[in-house]
Amino acid sequence: MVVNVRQSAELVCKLAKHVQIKQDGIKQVANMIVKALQSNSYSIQSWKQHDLHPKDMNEATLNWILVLDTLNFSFWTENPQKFVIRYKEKNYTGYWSLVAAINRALDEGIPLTTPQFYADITTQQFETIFRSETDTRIPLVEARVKNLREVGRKVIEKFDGSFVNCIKQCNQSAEKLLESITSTFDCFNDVSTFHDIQVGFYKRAQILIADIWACFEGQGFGYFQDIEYITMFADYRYVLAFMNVLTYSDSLMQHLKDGTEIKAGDVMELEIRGSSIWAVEVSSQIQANEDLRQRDLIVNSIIIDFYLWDYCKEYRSEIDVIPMHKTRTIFY
Ligand SMILES: Nc1nc2c(c(CN[C@H]3C=C[C@H](O)[C@@H]3O)cn2[C@@H]2O[C@H](COP(=O)(O)O)[C@@H](O)[C@H]2O)c(=O)[nH]1
Repeated sequence: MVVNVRQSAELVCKLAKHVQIKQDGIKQVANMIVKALQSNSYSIQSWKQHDLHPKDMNEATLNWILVLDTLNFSFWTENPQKFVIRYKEKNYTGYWSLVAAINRALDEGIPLTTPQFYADITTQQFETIFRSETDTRIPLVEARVKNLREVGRKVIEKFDGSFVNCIKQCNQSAEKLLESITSTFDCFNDVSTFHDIQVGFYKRAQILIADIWACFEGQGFGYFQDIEYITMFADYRYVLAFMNVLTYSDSLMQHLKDGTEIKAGDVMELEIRGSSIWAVEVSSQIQANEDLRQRDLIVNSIIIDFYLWDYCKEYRSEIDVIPMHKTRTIFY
């Protein structure tokens, strides 16, 4: 049974003690996004404009995106030395190190995106694929191998060896695909308990659907008649705090400044994740202004999230004044 993400986010926001939403910050973000969309500097096509993202809208790319989002979590390292992937004479860290490692493996003839391969991937094969330029390994190696094996085996068992069958069975409904992914693959089932109530954020399941939608530009395998069902992806995008959309309590801010780990499922973690989703939802409601609709510019929580993530990358040095929370988890 899938927990409704919006209801989870609204509930967390209502009961939150450590994180508050600021209306003026919401308006600022809304205006920023409207300007970016109106000037055509941001759109659904932005996903494919990243050098390392695949461009072909075919089944091989679907398989690529499934492996990407099976592993798309927790790149931050305890020590200052980062995990680095070198690919085509360039070094990559964070999310881009994952993308580079997948592309490098395929270039080296390793069928990393084929379920029959990664269903039985060994830790040693994984370590070779994700070998780093530094002495720092990618975090959570064992969990990543476990995720790949689970997803590979279930794609073989339940979808006749091909993820495209999972998508076809959902009849172009994002809600159904979210239900199918989170009920089939345990490693995507991102749920927690907040004041004894179950809440679901499903970050990687939602970004999996969003990456497919964006890469296929809302067509073919990427066509979903209810894509607005997908919310922003709840992780540690502290850009919302930087933009004064969210404010943190003194005790939470002290935690962040000390860099002390916040356990997955801790009330502070859930308040950051849930309030982030709700803030973007409120912002997207402002978005739906007439001008954008008349120019049929697509404005939904996915576009807002992607825009904020890319913005965060571009202005990382300024934004890092707000330390991100350190939660070690396979969910983001
Ligand atoms: N909320 C949200 N989280 C996102 C992304 C993406 C990449 N999306 C790309 C695809 C289309 C867009 O145009 C983006 O270019 C990665 N992440 C998360 O960030 C973390 C890695 O961070 P760092 O270590 O700093 O690279 C890690 O938890 C990862 O799961 C996003 O879009 N939204």
